[in-house]
Amino acid sequence: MESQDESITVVVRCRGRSSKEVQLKQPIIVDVPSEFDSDSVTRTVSVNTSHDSSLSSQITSTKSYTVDQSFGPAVDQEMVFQSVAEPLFEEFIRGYNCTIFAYGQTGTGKTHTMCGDGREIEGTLSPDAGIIPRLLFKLFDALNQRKIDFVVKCSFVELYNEELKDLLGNINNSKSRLRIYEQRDGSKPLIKIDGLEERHIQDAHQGMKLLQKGIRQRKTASTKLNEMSSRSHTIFTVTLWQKLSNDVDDKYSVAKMNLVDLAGSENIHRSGAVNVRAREAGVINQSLLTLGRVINSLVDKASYIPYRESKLTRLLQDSLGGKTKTVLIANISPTRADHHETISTLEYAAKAKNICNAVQVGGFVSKNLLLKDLASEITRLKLDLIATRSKEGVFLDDSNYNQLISEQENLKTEVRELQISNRALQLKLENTTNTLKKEKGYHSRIEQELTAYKESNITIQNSLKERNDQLIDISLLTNKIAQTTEKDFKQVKSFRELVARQLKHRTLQELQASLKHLMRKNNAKDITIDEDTGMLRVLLKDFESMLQNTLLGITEDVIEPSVNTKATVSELRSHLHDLGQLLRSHVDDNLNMISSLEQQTCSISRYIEKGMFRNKNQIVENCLSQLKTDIERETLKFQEAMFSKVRDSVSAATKTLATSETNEITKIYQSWIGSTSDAVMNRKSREDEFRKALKISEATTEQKLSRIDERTTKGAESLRKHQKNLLQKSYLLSSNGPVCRAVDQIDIKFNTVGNCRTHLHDKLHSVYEQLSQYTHQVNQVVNQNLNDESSRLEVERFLKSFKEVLKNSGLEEEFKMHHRETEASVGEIQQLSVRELNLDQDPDSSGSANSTTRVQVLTPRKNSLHTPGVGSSTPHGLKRPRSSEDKENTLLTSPKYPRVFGNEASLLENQEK
Ligand SMILES: Nc1ncnc2c1ncn2[C@@H]1O[C@H](COP(=O)(O)OP(=O)(O)OP(=O)(O)O)[C@@H](O)[C@H]1O
Repeated sequence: MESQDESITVVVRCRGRSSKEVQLKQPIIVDVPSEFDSDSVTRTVSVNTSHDSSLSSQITSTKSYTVDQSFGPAVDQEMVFQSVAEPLFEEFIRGYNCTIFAYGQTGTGKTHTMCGDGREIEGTLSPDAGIIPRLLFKLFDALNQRKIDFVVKCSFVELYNEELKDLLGNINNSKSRLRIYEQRDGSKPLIKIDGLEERHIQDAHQGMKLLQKGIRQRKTASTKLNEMSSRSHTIFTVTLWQKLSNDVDDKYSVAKMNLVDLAGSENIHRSGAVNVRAREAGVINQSLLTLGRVINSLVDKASYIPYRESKLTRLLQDSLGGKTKTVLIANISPTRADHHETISTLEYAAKAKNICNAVQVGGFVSKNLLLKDLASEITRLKLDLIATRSKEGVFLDDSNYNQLISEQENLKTEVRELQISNRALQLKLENTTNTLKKEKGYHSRIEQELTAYKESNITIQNSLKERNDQLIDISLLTNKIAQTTEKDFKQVKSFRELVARQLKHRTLQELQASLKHLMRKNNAKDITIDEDTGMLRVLLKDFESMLQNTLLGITEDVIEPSVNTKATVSELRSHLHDLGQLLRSHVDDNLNMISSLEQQTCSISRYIEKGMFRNKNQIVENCLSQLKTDIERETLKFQEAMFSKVRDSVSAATKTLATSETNEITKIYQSWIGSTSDAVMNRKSREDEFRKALKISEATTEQKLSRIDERTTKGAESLRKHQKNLLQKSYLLSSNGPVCRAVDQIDIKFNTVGNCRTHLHDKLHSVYEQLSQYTHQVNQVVNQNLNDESSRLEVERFLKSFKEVLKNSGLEEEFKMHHRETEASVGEIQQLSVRELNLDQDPDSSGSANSTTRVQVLTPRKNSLHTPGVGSSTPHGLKRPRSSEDKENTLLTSPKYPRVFGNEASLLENQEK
């Protein structure tokens, strides 16, 4: 078979910015001329890596790559298919082995380009369908048109973590492990996969089903760079057997179309891959590196091409540097964030363009061989049938059963997922209902607020109307005042004229009188008329000027206030006019606001009715707040205007008041100054008085002081006298003094009195003894003859005789005499003490009593002189004899006892009292 060298076709497809990239405002740095933009054969894709916008740096930092075809974001799936796949498809139909493989960074659109949307919409392709679905449809269309015998088979293999898996077989079946082997076909080996199931399809729909099945079983995962990132390389192969036309031997050409979707090269850090994903990414990157090396070796035409270093390169061996017609689609991202990966992809693509394949048509098989192949498939299917029949109730072979089970599992998972999402939706619904309820409440509150606002607006309107009416009243009143003032003015004018007329009249009268007077004078004094006329003129002039002055004064007095009143009235009018306008505009504004409020309320109600209130709350709030601020602002304006008016009038009034007040204050101040000067004068006179009083008091104090001095000297003298007296008394009291001698004499007298008393006592004792004898005798007699009259008489007789005895004894006289003696001696003692001690004659009776020491000699007490028989009596009225105790008492009170001085003496005196 003839072969021809043919370079790999390199196509660049640049996707548009993803929504995430748009959100992040990632700048576009790739410039891709689209296939449909110009007619040039080759395309130059340029990447600008500069951050600088200057022209020089733009030029230096721009990298350009030449490729065969390029497609920008605007190019859709169909265009890509038409430009890239259709030409190759033609070759495929012609019997060439073909390969289309998508290469590039993760998330750049490889799967989108190769598979796209693999679903059928009512038996037709989706607009987003990629190359594989479109090719399936195209193939059957073409084959059906050509009306030749053909057989189409499909296989779908996955290379995941360097493991091959049949995506159309039972993926869980470990027996169905695939193995790569080489089939020698001439010089170049043919790479085959042992165990890979090829499914016979009769139309595109069957092919689509197989594709969908394979996609479902493919390993995908979500990464930071792609929501559904393919974690494996896949090869969807369509094998076409066609009966060669005009061939008598019933030969069939065999061609393969390999549609390769490579896993994306990935920056693990950026894709956020960890654990399993990171391992996957590692293996992916490894196989892609090997692919790069194979490309490099092929470009460099190296003797050794490292196909065997990875399963990917082994599988693509025939496509890269083999007999296959190959198209490489390099998918790139347009943004700056991916510029490293983009450049790397473009560099590989540019290199791959230099790879040259020795393309040649695929092999041929005889009809028999094909029949054999088909027969073996039929046998397999029959076996399935037999297996199905041999098992009760199961009508499927293992793989179909497993497929069903896995589908069922899938469905179960989907059901579970749907249940979860249903639950989430229910929760959302609940939340939404709650929010709706809240919003309803909020809405009713807002409605209430609105009605409140309406009401307040009505009140404001009413008050404004009231004020307007008041203002109208005021303006009417002002007009009236003005009219009255004008009337007054007219009256004043007429009065002035009247006065003027009267004055003229009076002047004429006076003139006539003066003329008469002058005539009389003239007659009398013979004065010339001319002179008189001149005098008269002068007089007249004087009078006229006087009259004018008076009139002027009157007019000024009358006109000035009326002019002022007029001015005030006109000012008041203009004020009122302004106020009226202000009020009117305020009322208009308020009316406008109210109408807008009503409109807004209507629109809010409409929103609520439509159930669109949900997102309008904010608007309503804003409207309300706007309204609030409007009303507040207008009210403020109005208030300010009113305030300024009031302030002006108040300031004017204040000015007048201030002048009058200032005058009053000045008067008060002057009167105050007068009163203050009076007060000052008063104070001075008071000060003088005070000074006088002070002088007087000083004089009195001096007098008092001199008197005190006098008294002090006098006191000192009396003290000296008293001292002298005391000295004298101490002399008297001393052992050699007269007092002591007197005391000795008194002592002697006391002794005499004592002796008398002892004598008397003895006598009394003897009498008492005699009496007791008698008494004893009488008692005896009484006891013996108690009832005897004679005894009683005898007792009486005894008593009589005893009385006589007593009388005869002279005891009574003796006692009396003795008493007199005692009395006399006491008197003597007293006299002696008075005479000798001068007790009652104080030398300085005017002196202080405290300063005089009273000296007193203890006088014997009359009662303390115990007379025997006087202090006590016997039960029968008889005197008892003196006891030893009485004797002691007598001794105690005897004058022998010490002389007592000073305070002690006065103490004793007090006791005596
Ligand atoms: N040209 C394009 N037009 C519209 N959408 C696109 C295009 N290219 C890619 N996309 C979208 O970008 C996302 C990623 O694309 P895709 O999965 O095909 O990338 P990938 O290169 O296969 O990534 P990975 O290597 O991770 O599998 C998808 O949602 C896809 O629909």
